[in-house]
Amino acid sequence: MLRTIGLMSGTSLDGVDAAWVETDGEAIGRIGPSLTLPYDPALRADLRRLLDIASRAPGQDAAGLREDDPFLVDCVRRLTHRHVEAVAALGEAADLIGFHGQTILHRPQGDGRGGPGRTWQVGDAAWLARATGLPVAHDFRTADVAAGGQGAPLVPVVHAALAAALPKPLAVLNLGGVGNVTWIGADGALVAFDTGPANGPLDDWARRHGPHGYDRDGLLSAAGTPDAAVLARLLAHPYLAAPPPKSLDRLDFQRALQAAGIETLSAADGAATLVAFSAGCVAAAARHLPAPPRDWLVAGGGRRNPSLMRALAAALPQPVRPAEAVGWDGDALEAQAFGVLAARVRRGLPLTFPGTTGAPRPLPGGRIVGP
Ligand SMILES: Nc1ncnc2c1ncn2[C@@H]1O[C@H](COP(=O)(O)OP(=O)(O)OP(=O)(O)O)[C@@H](O)[C@H]1O
Ligand SMILES: CC(=O)N[C@H]1[C@@H]2OC[C@@H](O2)[C@@H](O)[C@@H]1O[C@H](C)C(=O)O
Repeated sequence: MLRTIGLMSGTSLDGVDAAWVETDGEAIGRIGPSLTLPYDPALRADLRRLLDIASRAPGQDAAGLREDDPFLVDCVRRLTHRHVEAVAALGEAADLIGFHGQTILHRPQGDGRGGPGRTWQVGDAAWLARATGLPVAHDFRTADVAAGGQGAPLVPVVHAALAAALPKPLAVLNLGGVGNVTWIGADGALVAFDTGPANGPLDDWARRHGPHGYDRDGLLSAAGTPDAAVLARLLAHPYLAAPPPKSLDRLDFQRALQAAGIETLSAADGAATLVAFSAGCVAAAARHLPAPPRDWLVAGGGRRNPSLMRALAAALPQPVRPAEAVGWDGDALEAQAFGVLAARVRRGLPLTFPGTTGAPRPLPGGRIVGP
């Protein structure tokens, strides 16, 4: 087994999650410590701006944002530095790092005008390798998109490994900026895709309407009532009815939210509507699963939002429980997964599958850069 450190900086732009895991890429051995190093507010704001710039570029692809753009280069430097700090703060000996990087654009199907698909994670893997003295696995999504896959989600194969002894069928739900579900059948079959927005639009809303950058403990949303008309328009979005495979960019629903009239609502009603929408996306996702799961296990920051957990429990007929109910760490799960995926890269094992990203066949991916 390898001693790995997984590093994930998700679509919520809240910081770097780091986790230590012993694994051969298939089995998971000892699970070590984990931590989150938050981004400082300036870096968070600049990364958010980078997302906007990348998605506003001409032709709706990233052609307008060059790799050597000084603003991008500066963000990458600060982002990578934070990852170096996260590895140092963890303070654990390791053999290999799995470095996801920050997604600034995700358009696996291209720009809709015949341009190539692209998924873009930024971060300087070579610098991270030099600074830590460890080999770094990175660029986990490109090979899948090049082969016609969605490039996301990647974590399902790790969910399946962790859930080996749990009753099936099982659904694992990650509620980050974007939501994603992994369905694991009794025979090990995997179906996984992005459900829709989870906390992303709610964070943006809370940042503009309250003192915190998120709907802390669900208090803002709990003070409001979902607006039935806005909610109905949002739930009619074609993404929800589309069959998997499918995946999302963090900003994919921005225009739909405007068009549905979210801006006409009060702070509390808008937050309540966004919570109801995120839960409604999961209920819509459930209709695409091959069979009803026995259980929903919820990981990611959204499980800390009581309004969202209540809305999910109301929207789904099966029990909805935080990942901790089966002994997992719902905050560290994605970072742990990138340690396991790094070991899979090292061994040339597939990362993506027809049932997860729509890859044409089980597909290896990722690259390793030495120190
Ligand atoms: N106490 C809380 N109350 C309400 N919401 C919370 C709380 N704690 C965390 N969150 C939500 O969880 C989000 C962070 O979730 P997480 O760290 O899982 O996202 P991520 O890993 O960045 O995203 P992704 O999985 O999409 O890549 C925050 O932005 C916030 O919306
Ligand atoms: C392109 C990208 O970064 N996608 C993320 C995002 O955040 C949640 C969801 O959308 C998921 O598809 C994916 O992350 C997890 C780690 C995954 O690939 O499994």
